[in-house]
Amino acid sequence: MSQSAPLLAPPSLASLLAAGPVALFLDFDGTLVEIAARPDAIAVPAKLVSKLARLSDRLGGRLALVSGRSLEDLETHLGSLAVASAGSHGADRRWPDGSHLGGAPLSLAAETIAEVEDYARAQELIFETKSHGCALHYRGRPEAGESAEAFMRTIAAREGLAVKTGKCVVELVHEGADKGGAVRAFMEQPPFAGARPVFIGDDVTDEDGFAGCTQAGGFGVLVGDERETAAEFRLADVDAVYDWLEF
Ligand SMILES: O=P(O)(O)OC[C@H]1O[C@H](O[C@H]2O[C@H](CO)[C@@H](O)[C@H](O)[C@H]2O)[C@H](O)[C@@H](O)[C@@H]1O
Repeated sequence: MSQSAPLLAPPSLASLLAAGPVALFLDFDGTLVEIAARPDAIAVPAKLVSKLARLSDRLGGRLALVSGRSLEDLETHLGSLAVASAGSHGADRRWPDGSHLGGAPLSLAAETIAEVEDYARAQELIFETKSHGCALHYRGRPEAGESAEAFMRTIAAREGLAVKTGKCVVELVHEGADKGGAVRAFMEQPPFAGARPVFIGDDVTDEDGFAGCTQAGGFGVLVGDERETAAEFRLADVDAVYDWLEF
């Protein structure tokens, strides 16, 4: 069996910028902040917000945060940061001034949300709502992950929804939203259009972002351990991401 070569660190940001404009797409959890026991327990490093704002200026506004969290949730951690961003796995896209790129995401039916919330309560899982879906977190009860995923898949099949999985999380979402879609949407518009896109992320849902950047002439950067990936490069952890970003 052939073994693929280990992924190397990406060329430095300075060298990429010397070759032409770069559009940078950054995942949030596991990339800009360390994974924590609960979604609301993350520690946002001091000065992250001002560093992101400066990075956006350095890139001529070609910086977008692309998160599985809702934009409202991101704002509780970052404040009203004036950079482009996409929440709910790319379904909710906004420009730095808060204006929408594309339509507002469609939320799930109230009955569906209530059904998942009841399940979370009964199974002692953490429930999270998003503008275009809802999630069950089982980091505190890993043994409940398999049945939680089966529960969500049953609802998805019945309601014509999709399931996304991630690090100790399973989510119900409308079909069609992924981080690759967010990359494509921003890359069609100035100031992103014509730049070389780079996506940095750690989770399975970031694979769509990696593929979107590769298709548009750029590349993905996997954060964390080696795995099967569409990324061309790798950085070991959040600290390595900060070093690469020159934070
Ligand atoms: O796309 P991202 O910005 O990386 O968001 C992915 C999910 O991140 C959050 O959950 C994850 O991080 C939590 C805090 O570290 C952790 O407790 C949880 O186990 C992880 O799955 C967020 O809560 C989700 O909505 C995002 O989809």
